[in-house]
This record gives sequence, C-alpha cells and structure tokens, in this order.
Amino acid sequence: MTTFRSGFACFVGRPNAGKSTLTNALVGDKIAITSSKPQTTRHAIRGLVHRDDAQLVLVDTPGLHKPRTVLGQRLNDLVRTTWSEVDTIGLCLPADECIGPGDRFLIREIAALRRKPVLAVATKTDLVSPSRLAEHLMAIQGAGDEAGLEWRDVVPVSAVAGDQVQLLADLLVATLPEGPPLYPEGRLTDEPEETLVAEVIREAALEGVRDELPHSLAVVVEEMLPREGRSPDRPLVDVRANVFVERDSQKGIIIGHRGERLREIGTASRAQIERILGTPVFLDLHVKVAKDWQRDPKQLRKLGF
Ligand SMILES: Nc1nc2c(ncn2[C@@H]2O[C@H](COP(=O)(O)OP(=O)(O)OP(=O)(O)O)[C@@H](O)[C@H]2O)c(=O)[nH]1
Repeated sequence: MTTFRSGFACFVGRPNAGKSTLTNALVGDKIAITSSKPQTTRHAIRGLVHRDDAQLVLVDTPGLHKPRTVLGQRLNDLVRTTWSEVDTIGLCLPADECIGPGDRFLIREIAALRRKPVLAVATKTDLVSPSRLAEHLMAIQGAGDEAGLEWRDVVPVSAVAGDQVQLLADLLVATLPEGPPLYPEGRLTDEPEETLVAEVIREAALEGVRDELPHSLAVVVEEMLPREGRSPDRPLVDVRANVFVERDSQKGIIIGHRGERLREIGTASRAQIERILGTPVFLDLHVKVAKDWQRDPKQLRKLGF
C-alpha cells in the first residue's frame, strides 16, 4: 500500500511573481485572485489539491514588502506567520525578471527558518528563451548558495502554459509528512464564501484602474441571503456589498461616468460570484469613502484586516 501524505505549502515571492496563478493551476479552479496589479492578494486563501496519494493544502500569501502603513505591517506579519506554519515553501522567481535585492531579501528571510524544505520555482517560463531560462536557473542556484540555503529542488514552471505544473505538485507532495486528509474531499478552499465574493468584487474593481488605487480598495460583503418567495428550481441570492475607498476622488474613479464603471464591475463580478455560489445572484454594489482607512486600526478591523 502506498503511503498517504498531507500538509501545507505556501508560495512566496515578490508582487506579481505568479503565486496566485500557480495556485490556481495546481488547484484547477479559480479560487485565489489574480490581477495584473501587484499586491492584490490580501488573505491567506487556501486551495486544496486532492490526489489518490496525498492532499496538499495551498496557502496563498500576499507579497512581503516595505511596511509603510499599519496595513503593510499586518500583511508582513501574516506572511511570516504563514511561513512558520507550513510544511514546505515554494519561492517563486519569475523567469522574465532578474533576481533582485527584493528576492535576495526573501531568500535570506526564508534561509533563517532553517531546515524547512524550500523549492525554488522559476515561474512564467513561457515568456523566455531556453538560454535565458538556463541563466535564470543558475542565478537561482547562486542566490541560494549565497544565503546558505539549499534548495530542495529548482523547478521551472509555466502556470499559463501548464508546463511542469504536475511535476511541481509531485515535488511539493514529496515534502509533506505522512498523514490522513486534512479536509473533506470536494472542498477547494476553506475561506468563507463572503471572503471569496469580496475578493472577486475587489479584483473586478481593480481592473484597469490607476496604480495608486489597489491599496485604497477594500470590499466588505454586508449581506448574502437567498431571496424569499422564490420557487426551489429558480433560486436567487441577494448579495449586498460595499466597496470602500479612501477619498472622494477615488469614489469617482470607481463609479465612473454616469455609473458606467460600477455597472461593469457589477456585471463582471456577478458572473464569477454565480459560479462560486452555484446560483443566480442579484448584486447590490455601493461605493463608500472610509477616510484613510489604511492608517486607522479601528477601520482596518471593521474592514476585516
Ligand atoms: N506568461 C505568463 N504570465 C503569468 C504566468 N503566471 C502568472 N502570470 C501573469 O503574471 C501576473 C501576476 O500573476 P499573479 O499570479 O497575480 O502574481 P502574484 O505573485 O500572485 O501577485 P501578488 O498577488 O501581487 O503577490 C498576472 O498578470 C499573470 O497573468 C505564467 O506562467 N506565464
């Protein structure tokens, strides 16, 4: 009989390194939220990989970055707590970018954890030539040596092309302890549905807006209830959510000319929410100003941080 393994893994790496996309590719469903804007992953969202021989729980962390606000500090604390709790770490180093000071900082921090298996994942390999990839892999090896960190493996992967994703799953599973499944089969995530719904709306609201906005956006789902009086074969769920921004000017950006952008955000997120909940949804979206919420601990708590 083959042994069953189970445990936790997380991907770390600089913003935009491809962590969420990789999590999605491994889980095979869109649970973690991706966006072309950096630092959009706010919550440690877990995806479950169910296999005959193992269950891998993926914890997706936000990027570690220079803390400038209370929120920045909390995010960094969250990253470090996550690292200490998982069985194995995958450090994502995008192949289309050189290893920089930020990556070296991460590698030193991870090296300080000692003895935790660390896989170096060269992400986005579809974007580079084989010779550039070879250079990148050697640079990864060198950066590990420099920090006294011995990689368990160095794996080139393209989450978008699906290249080597399966191999990565095998290598991650091999680092897990023996044990029974941690979650019932069929679950993809243990995030409450409200959190997923809020993340979907946040992602839609961030699409195509200016660079300073990501940090100023928070979404809170106030209510999620089945509409009363519907026949069982035609259910409808009412979702009421608030999009919080920090300033009046940002409110205007989100709402758009005659509410056009807000309508687009609603349409785009509703389709995804319906997929998550498995029922048609009526989405009631409001934009509110919570002045400087990132700097105010009380407001942060209210917004779920
Ligand atoms: N071509 C290509 N693009 C990728 C790949 N993986 C991720 N990307 C793109 O890179 C960008 C960032 O990917 P994410 O998965 O959101 O990165 P992340 O590390 O989770 O980012 P943060 O949440 O900001 O920390 C997105 O635009 C992705 O579509 C890949 O394998 N190939």
